[in-house]
Amino acid sequence: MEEQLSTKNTTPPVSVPAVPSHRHKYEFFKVVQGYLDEAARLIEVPGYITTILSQPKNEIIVNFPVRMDDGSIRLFKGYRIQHNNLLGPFKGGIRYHETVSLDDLKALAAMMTWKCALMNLPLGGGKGGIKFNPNEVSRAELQRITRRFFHALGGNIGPETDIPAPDMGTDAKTMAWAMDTYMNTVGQLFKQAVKGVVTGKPVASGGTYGREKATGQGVVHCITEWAEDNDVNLGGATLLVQGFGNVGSNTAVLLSKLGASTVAVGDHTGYLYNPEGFNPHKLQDYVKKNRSIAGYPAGKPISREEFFRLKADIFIPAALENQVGVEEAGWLQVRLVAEGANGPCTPEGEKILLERGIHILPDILANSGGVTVSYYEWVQNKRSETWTLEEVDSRLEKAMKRAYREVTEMARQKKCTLRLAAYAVALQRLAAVYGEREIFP
Ligand SMILES: NC(=O)C1=CN([C@@H]2O[C@H](COP(=O)(O)OP(=O)(O)OC[C@H]3O[C@@H](n4cnc5c(N)ncnc54)[C@H](O)[C@@H]3O)[C@@H](O)[C@H]2O)C=CC1
Ligand SMILES: O=C(O)CCC(=O)C(=O)O
Repeated sequence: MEEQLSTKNTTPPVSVPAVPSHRHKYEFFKVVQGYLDEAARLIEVPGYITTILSQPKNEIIVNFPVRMDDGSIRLFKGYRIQHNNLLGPFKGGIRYHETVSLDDLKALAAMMTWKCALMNLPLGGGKGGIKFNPNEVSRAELQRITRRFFHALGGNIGPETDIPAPDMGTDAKTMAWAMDTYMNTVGQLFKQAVKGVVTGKPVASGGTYGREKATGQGVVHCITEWAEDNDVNLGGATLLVQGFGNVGSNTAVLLSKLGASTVAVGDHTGYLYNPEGFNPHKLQDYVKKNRSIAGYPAGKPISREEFFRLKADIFIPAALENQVGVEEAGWLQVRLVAEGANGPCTPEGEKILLERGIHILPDILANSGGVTVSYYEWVQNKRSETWTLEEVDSRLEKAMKRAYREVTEMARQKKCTLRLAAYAVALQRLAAVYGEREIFP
């Protein structure tokens, strides 16, 4: 196993570019809207619905000052995009990353609207974030940035208004600081303890069992269903995992329990290969301690291109959007791309993958386990209940399998890709509600 590998990893702990430098600027929001328009044509929804959904309801931008450890004051720009709340309060994660932009967050917020509708949750879509590199600040600075951000957002969020959660660069601890800040500002005005203002909290602070692994668990349920449909045995299957944070590491750990083996991993510091298979538990612990895979001894450093060219059964993108363009789609030698990340395949990349017979489990289906368990957390907070891990797991499994079946059935009926089918199922739900409300009689 991996311990026998003696290759010393010499990857320096510096950031690698998210995509090759020759790649054109990626207009993520346009791409996501393109999928919606195609799905709307497929199921023939009235034009006013796509008009409403073509822009977010609210785009909140806050600039806020934070004192850094060296005494200087740095100004940060934070966003909260509230895309749609037809089905319920805006819902979606908070991203801390140096690439955060208004356009990307609009795309990610819209995707939350489709994701919640697809999963039949009484929630809408939102997303927020701050453009900075969380790996370059101290823990104390991270806490001050988070508290200042949530103070600035003030009453724009709330348990019945807009409910943030973790996304890239944020975690349960971030949500504990966010909840505490909200309780001591807005909550204080109403004398209310408002745990449900955020989800993905630590369990002791009102979080739910099962949220931390929920997104990975949902990815695994989808892969299991796909494997059954396609006569693939996951025992002995090989995996490439890009991004070894919450989603990537939990997916790898859970798939290892089914006998699958992670042979290559990558993150913002570089890529590692181990033909014998990594021990995903050990690598997960290492990343939690060291904030990256850099320096992990049981793997050979390889380039980004070498990573994408490796032969394996399943590729799990679990980092950023725009990772599988035309080039990477030509390089990949896998049977399945299971999108743990939001938007990892470009439309051009997707076309090539499908032409080459590579299947894709689309993001709004594959990674919807996270928001689904966030919904369970919110319900528990509302009812002052604590569900067992078994109860959360069993509800999630049923929800993921139902969604997978609905999407594959729609794809069969409409003879379309799974991505368009997922958008179509979501849009059908939203269109039904707009129709019932007769807002434009
Ligand atoms: N956390 C959640 O519950 C959910 C997350 N997602 C999506 O999954 C993806 C990953 O999110 P998390 O695991 O939560 O984030 P995370 O912050 O826990 O991990 C992110 C991983 O991506 C890597 N990464 C960052 N920049 C990179 C680059 N340039 N090249 C290669 N790797 C890079 C990081 O090093 C890290 O390993 C994001 O697209 C997020 O929107 C989707 C649904 C829910
Ligand atoms: O759990 C949530 O509310 C948000 C998860 C999220 O940001 C996502 O699905 O992309």
